[in-house]
Amino acid sequence: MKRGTLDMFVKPQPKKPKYEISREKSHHTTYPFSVPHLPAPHKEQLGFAPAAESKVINDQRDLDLVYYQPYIPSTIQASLFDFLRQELFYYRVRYNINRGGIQTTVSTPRFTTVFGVDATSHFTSSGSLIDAVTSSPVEHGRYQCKPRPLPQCLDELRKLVEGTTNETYNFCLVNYYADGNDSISYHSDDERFLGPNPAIASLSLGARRDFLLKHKTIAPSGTGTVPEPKQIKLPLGSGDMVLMRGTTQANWLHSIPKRAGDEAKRGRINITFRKALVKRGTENYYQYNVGSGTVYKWDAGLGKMVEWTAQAGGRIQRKAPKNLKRQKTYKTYGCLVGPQIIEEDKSMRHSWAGESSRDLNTFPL
Ligand SMILES: O=C(O)CCC(=O)C(=O)O
Ligand SMILES: [Fe+2]
Repeated sequence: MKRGTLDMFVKPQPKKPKYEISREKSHHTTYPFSVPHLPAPHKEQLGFAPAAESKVINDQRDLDLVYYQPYIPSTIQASLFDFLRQELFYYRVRYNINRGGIQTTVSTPRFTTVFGVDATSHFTSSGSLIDAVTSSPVEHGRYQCKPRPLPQCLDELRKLVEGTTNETYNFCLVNYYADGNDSISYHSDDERFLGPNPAIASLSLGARRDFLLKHKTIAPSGTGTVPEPKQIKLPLGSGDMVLMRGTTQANWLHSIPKRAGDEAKRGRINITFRKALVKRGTENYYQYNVGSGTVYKWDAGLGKMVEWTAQAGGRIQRKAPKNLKRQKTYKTYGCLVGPQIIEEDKSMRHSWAGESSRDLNTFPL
């Protein structure tokens, strides 16, 4: 038996990607590595989107959803998921807040990445930023963060979704939920930098996960005619798209709760397209979806996200995910305080950024 053949039984073999990698790539100075263009069959099959007729869900107070089940054709759902998980760079953002006088590290319970810039600026085709009004180069210091243009693969999806929804978008946020322990808690995307009644298009790929919606304020009962808004559960499957529009963000909260079981272990990608009007939106999105942290890339052989560094030309790997050591709890004013590493509740971002004053709902790790 040849040596190579024996190795095949001993070493874990990287799974062959279910797509042809394009030789053309999107490059930008802000990208840790370049991103291949959408494989030709994906581009061709996207021509058949939406793959199903949409259903409007507006039978409850202030709610206006358009649900495509699915939007992405079934022929490419799995390989588009594989492609985006494999070829994009992701982050596991942690940030510090002062919570009741205590410095607290907040940990985002999912992988994230973001591309785009608010409506005051544009990217040229060569990737430089110009002012949206004057077309002159954006002045040094307009942004603290480094905005990144959408790579071609996400820009193709943006154009497609714009055509379907009759809206325009300048941001693409990507979430990767590695397993059922990854989640996003109840929040609404109602930041002022999105303007009133923002339209947000949300695509799902990979594992089926429940998308829950509940009204922000429950109307006083016993008033008679108007029925109480009920909680909604959409079991989002691979390829589905939900457009949230109108007064939805102003009045409803949404979440992807944690889940037990094997389905969630397959991993899920969520892509949202939004339009930020002012530079505050750009700062906010990069702060919370890229941060200053480590780059992660999918390792097909290991079947998980691993830390990535340029020096290694690929990956470095740690024995276990870098868990911040939980700081010791201690006593202040005679009572026990802590732990001081908490899992993110998205409403924290708003209150910290001065965008909203909704209550915090935190989950100790
Ligand atoms: O993963 C999802 O379906 C929802 C993501 C979301 O609500 C967000 O990124 O604001
Ligand atoms: Fe959201």
